[in-house]
Amino acid sequence: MASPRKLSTPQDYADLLSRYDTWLFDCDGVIWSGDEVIDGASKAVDFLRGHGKRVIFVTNNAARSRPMLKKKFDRLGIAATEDEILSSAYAAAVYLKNVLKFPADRKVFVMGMEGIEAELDTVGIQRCGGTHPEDNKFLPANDYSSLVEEDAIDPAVGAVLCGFDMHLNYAKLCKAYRYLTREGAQGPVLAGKTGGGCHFILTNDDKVVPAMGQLWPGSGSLATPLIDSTKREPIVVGKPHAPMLETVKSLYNIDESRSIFVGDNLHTDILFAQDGKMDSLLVLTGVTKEEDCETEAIWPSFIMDNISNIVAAETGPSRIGAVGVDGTIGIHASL
Ligand SMILES: O=C(O)[C@H](O)[C@H](O)COP(=O)(O)O
Ligand SMILES: [Mg+2]
Repeated sequence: MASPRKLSTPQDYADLLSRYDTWLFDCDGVIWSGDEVIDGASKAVDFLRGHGKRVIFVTNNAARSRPMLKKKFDRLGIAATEDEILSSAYAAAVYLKNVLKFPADRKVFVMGMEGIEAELDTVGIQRCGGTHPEDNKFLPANDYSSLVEEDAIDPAVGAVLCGFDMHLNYAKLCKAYRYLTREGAQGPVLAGKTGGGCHFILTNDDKVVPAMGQLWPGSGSLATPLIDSTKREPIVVGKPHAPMLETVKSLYNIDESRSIFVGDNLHTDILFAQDGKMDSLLVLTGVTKEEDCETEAIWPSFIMDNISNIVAAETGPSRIGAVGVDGTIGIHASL
């Protein structure tokens, strides 16, 4: 497998700039790390927009809804409109609504926070769990009694949706386990019925999440207790999986041959680009180190240290192709 081109000169950046019209950006590890903007990211986005490029943001992070993400972009000084932002929380809500045709009289039990709840509300899907105070209490040690009370389990639930959840607790896990393992749980989810089928969906399965310059357990790691205990394989929506790709393509109608995906994670962003038949640019400001490409045998099209390098395309010495005295085509530094 050809190793990816490490871009390092103004000409490299200029070539990249001229080659793609649509730039799709991952967020965590590319534009920001947790709540800290990555140096030069804002300038890079402005630079691309200034060159007439289309910019789209595609994040696996389900902690925030698109309106909440728009506020984060604004706060961090990154130019973005809400409809340029796609998160795994929104993609999961769209998937439930449009692909699974989730019945209006059924509910989703949320293992996550406000971002997922808000996006389910946006598409008109009923929900429970999540940040509901009743589901955010620690159980008394060795005491399951509250979990076997009449109203502990809602028979209208027809899906468990797991995402990034900083308020994960054993009670929520127990309820989700009940829904996913009840009789008929792997059967269809029907309107006008209760109990029976229950979808098992993850917004994304990232193992780690970058924040404050360090790595922390990500959504994929948080779902492991349910995957292991229920022995069920969830549908995963986020990058690199098909539901997120289908959502990107249906929402943004992109020309893959003129589009590039910029990400920091080989297993989500770069594989996502490959499955989407797009070129990819790995930046080294997030979870992946350059040597990981070799060990993981996942090869981006290009590698760059930081997305901010792209602005050098304009300001760096332009090189002039010239025919040398001996007739060879030479490259000469600008005069
Ligand atoms: O654990 C998570 O949710 C993810 O690691 C994280 O949020 C990834 O976000 P992205 O890099 O796709 O913007
Ligand atoms: Mg990332």
